[in-house]
Amino acid sequence: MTQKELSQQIKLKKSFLCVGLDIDLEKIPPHLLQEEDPMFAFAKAIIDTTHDLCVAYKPNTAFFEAYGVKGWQSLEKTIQYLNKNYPDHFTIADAKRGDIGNTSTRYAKAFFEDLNFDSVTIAPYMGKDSVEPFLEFEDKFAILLALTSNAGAFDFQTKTIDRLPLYQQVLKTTSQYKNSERLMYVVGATKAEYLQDIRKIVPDSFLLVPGVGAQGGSLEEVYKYGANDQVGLLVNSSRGIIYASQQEDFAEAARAKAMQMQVEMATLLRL
Ligand SMILES: O=C(O)c1cc(=O)[nH]c(=O)n1[C@@H]1O[C@H](COP(=O)(O)O)[C@@H](O)[C@H]1O
Repeated sequence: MTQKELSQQIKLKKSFLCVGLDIDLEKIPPHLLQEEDPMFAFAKAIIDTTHDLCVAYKPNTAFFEAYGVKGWQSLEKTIQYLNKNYPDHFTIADAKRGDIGNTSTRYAKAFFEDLNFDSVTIAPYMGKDSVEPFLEFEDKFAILLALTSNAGAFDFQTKTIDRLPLYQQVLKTTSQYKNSERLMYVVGATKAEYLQDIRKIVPDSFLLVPGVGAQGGSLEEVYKYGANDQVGLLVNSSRGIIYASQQEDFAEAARAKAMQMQVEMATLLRL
């Protein structure tokens, strides 16, 4: 998928919502545990009831990897289901990878070629040769952690280096990488006030913004400080949507939560 196609979907659906698939077997409705593949059954039900309200899905691979081969198979079934039935949705493998060059190439192949995700989240800590292998794939994107939503973000990311906070150095330096037009950035919704400065450095890049819902970030503030003229935002909510109910009505309850966010987004997009 291209960035232009993603922007078109945002305009068409009046939504920049990304539904996070952080599927915890201890939180899904108990009746699904009798299914042959409970994780996939849950993912499928959530996808089928929310697809018209969102433009992206973000399976967090940790929740699948925790179950070994079986979990990886559930992840594979989920991405295959999305690519077959909802090819206009942008897919994000939230795997937070990044390593020396030849290893990064293998990670990129795993997510872009084998699983056929549109994008993968990566950490910038190991620098240029760990990031650039992800940028060699046409119409695929690496989503780089810039300023994360968690409290630990203040340990390193906001510390000043060469007169700039580290997260700003990350944005500036990585924008010079080869094929940097295939980079997007993660900025936590809990740090919306930083978005103004971030937009000065990366005015055109898509930003993946997790942290609304369960982590308490404000959608309105994210839009106010983070939107560009193409919107340029994907706002993720995982637990706030997918665990709206743990009863048999879980999929309808997730739809209601997703719709609440989509309606708020449509209002913001009209301003
Ligand atoms: O890369 C991410 O997606 C991410 C970055 C970040 O700074 N904060 C953050 O919460 N995330 C992910 O976004 C999701 C947030 O989930 P909820 O808090 O349940 O909406 C989880 O999958 C996190 O791993």
